[in-house]
Amino acid sequence: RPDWLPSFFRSPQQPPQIALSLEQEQNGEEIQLQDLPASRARSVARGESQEPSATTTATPMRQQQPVVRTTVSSPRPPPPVIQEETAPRLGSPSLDSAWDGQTTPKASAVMLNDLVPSFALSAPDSSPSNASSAPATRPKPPPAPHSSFGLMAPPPRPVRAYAAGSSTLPIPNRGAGLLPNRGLGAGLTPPPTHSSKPKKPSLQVALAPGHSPLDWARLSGGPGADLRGLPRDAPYLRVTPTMLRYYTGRKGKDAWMALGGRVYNITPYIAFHPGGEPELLRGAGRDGTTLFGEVHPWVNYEGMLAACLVGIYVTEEEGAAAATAAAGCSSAGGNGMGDMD
Ligand code: HEM
Repeated sequence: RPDWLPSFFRSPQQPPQIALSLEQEQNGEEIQLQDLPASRARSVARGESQEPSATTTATPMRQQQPVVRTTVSSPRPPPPVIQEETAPRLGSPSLDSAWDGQTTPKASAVMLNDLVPSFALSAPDSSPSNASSAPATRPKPPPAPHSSFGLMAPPPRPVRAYAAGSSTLPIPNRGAGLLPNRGLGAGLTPPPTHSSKPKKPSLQVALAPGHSPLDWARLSGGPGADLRGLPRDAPYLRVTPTMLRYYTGRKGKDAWMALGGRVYNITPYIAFHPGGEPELLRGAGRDGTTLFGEVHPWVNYEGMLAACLVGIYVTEEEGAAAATAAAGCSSAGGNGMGDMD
């Protein structure tokens, strides 16, 4: 560059390290360029240094086979050492053949002292092999509180809003934050809309002690349980609507109910019915299939009332025909009650 060029066109960097390194190179050592950008180091090695001092002293090791080993030192410890090569390393057997035609510099990590290159917060080793690349006078920083390679400190524990076992729940937004206090449940719950169905109030009644659903299951679930209110050896009956109407559960009579074509004596179940006695007796003395399905179609009445099965629900005609047939057989032992053979 001519001298008449303004000074700001010149490179601001001064090359004391370069001069020193080039002297070493003249002594047969490889060029060590410290604390210089890699691009500048490359140009110096090619003999294109922009500094007069470097130009006069720089001598490439081999013609067209410059070897530049640039050691980049980080201002903060530890300095990861990056070796940038524009040619195969010294001593490589394929030095000449591998370099032919290659212009792209290759960068690779170099391990010093057989250490795995890593980024740690501890001071670098000041052994002689490291002295050229690591500043030995740099003060050792204090160890990290959770010093481990690559590990970060764990996040802080969440602050407990209320003590474990306490019966009082925290009230959100109380006295803090920009949002108004909307009370409990205001967090992530969506606001109530007009499209949501209002919940039906439960019509269940309080059952007397010893009359829970579990008690009923115990009472009626045994293998030989018989809650029909009929003689033990009585057969299943054909029950007509006229017969059924008699058993209303009132005035001391039993309560029978037709459900799904079968007739059950629901009298023992009255005290166990979660909906209460009056509700249950609405279906007594008649076919309660529709009513039952309107209130609780999910209830398994067949299983719950198996011990209460009286017989099948038949029409008047079927019942009359059965009664006639039974009367014809009465001399042969029939009881004339419309029982099933
Ligand atoms: C057909 C006449 C009946 C009527 C009108 C009736 C009515 C009711 C009502 C109003 C409830 C309360 C529902 C609620 O929690 O809001 C109820 C519950 C219940 N009923 Fe009935 N009931 C009848 C027959 C029966 C029968 C024959 C059985 C037994 C096989 C039975 C078993 C139950 C059970 C297990 C519950 C509790 C249901 C639940 O918690 O989900 N009901 N009943």
